[in-house]
Amino acid sequence: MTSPNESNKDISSDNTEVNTNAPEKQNSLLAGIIERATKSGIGRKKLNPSAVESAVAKNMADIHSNPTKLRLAFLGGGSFGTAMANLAARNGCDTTLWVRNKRTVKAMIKTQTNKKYLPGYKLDDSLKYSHDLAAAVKDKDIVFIAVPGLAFRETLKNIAPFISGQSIVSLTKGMEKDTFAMMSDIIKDELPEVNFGVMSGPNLAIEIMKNMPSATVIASESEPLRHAVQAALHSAFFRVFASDDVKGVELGGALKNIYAIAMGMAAAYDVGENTKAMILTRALAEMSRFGVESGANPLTFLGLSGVGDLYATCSSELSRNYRIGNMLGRGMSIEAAVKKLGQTAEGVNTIQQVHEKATKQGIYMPITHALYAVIYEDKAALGVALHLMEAGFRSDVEFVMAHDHSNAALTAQMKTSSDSTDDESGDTDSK
Ligand SMILES: NC(=O)C1=CN([C@@H]2O[C@H](COP(=O)(O)OP(=O)(O)OC[C@H]3O[C@@H](n4cnc5c(N)ncnc54)[C@H](OP(=O)(O)O)[C@@H]3O)[C@@H](O)[C@H]2O)C=CC1
Ligand SMILES: O=C(CO)COP(=O)(O)O
Repeated sequence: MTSPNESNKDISSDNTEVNTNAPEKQNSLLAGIIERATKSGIGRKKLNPSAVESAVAKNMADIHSNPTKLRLAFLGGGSFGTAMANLAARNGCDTTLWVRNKRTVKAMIKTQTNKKYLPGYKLDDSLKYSHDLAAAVKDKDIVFIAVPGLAFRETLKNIAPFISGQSIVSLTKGMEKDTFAMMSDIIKDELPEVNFGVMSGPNLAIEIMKNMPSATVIASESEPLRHAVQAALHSAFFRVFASDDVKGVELGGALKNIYAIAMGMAAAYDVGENTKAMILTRALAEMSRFGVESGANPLTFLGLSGVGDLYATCSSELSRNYRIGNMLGRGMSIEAAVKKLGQTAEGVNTIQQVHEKATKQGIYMPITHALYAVIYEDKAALGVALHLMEAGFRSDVEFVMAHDHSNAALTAQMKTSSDSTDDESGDTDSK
């Protein structure tokens, strides 16, 4: 029997990954799927759902019975990259997890755990580890990227010389600093020729490690890539749904982090269930409004990557963004909270990016602006919350009934009458 450590032979003594794939296997499974999809016509725009389903079922059956496995690399040795690589390895894919720190790689090979980010969870025997980026990425079908948003462009630049036919899938839920770029924008900038997708959904890494049933969304314009990702990661514990709204899916994952911080902060103030429901639903209104301005389909925000992830992150202490908000609500500074967390909380940067972009473009994002005022302008949380509650009349779902002039007129009328009531009562505080 192979011992756990013997199965990680891709790291030689000089820490170079050994490619165990025979040259005759270079004709990748993904290429096979693309060819089959093209031949059977499932790449056409108008799809026949049952034909697609049976083609996918055949692809999936082939993947499970065919010894030629999908060859995958996961870049980023944090909690999510590790959890996803583990799922793929467990599904029988030839999977390498790339981690930037050489000593961490050695420790992972030895212990088959990710001691820093997922302590106590044993990883699959077949999972390989590497800190050699070129070797990890070369000859793979799909390269999944799970580094923090602030390191995404640098990571793409580093792998660019080794990318030939591989597809790229972003697992990152961030936004680039100062450029407002999403990960798909960065992929298009840095690797304009590649086939790419983004994956996002309510996927708290620890719950996935515990085999708690979960689901996610792979969004790509490439149908074969969507199928390949579904086949690679799908299991009895993890369902992978598909979408072709790349912008909508990745915005769902990035924007919900803002509201997870708001909800963590609200929890510190012991708010009631009505209040939580109000924040969550108005957050969804902001997300879909911002999404539409960015070219996304608002209906995508009703899916797993929108309302699904918003719910999971806004209601769980497993969410790092929620925990940041909770620490802020208990009086800690943002710097101290980030330091104490010691892990990625994308929302901290996303609030600043979205606040700035929404201000520039005139997109109505009151919760985001309020949170920005509390965190970065040192405004008192209760005063800001009260101001939010007094913010005039709006329609509930603006894609059903537009927020039109009558709302604005009514708001102005109410403001005038409340100002005159204040005058009559001799209230001079505001003068
Ligand atoms: N955790 C979760 O439940 C989920 C996370 N995500 C998203 O996945 C992305 C990664 O998050 P997650 O895995 O949780 O993060 P973690 O904080 O758990 O880990 C971050 C990882 O990225 C590495 N890293 C940091 N900077 C660089 C860099 N410049 N180059 C290469 N590697 C780097 C860190 O290495 P080191 O330890 O050496 O610093 C560490 O391995 C985020 O965008 C997050 O929103 C998505 C779904 C769920
Ligand atoms: O995105 C996540 C779950 O879907 C993880 O959320 P945090 O980054 O807040 O931990």
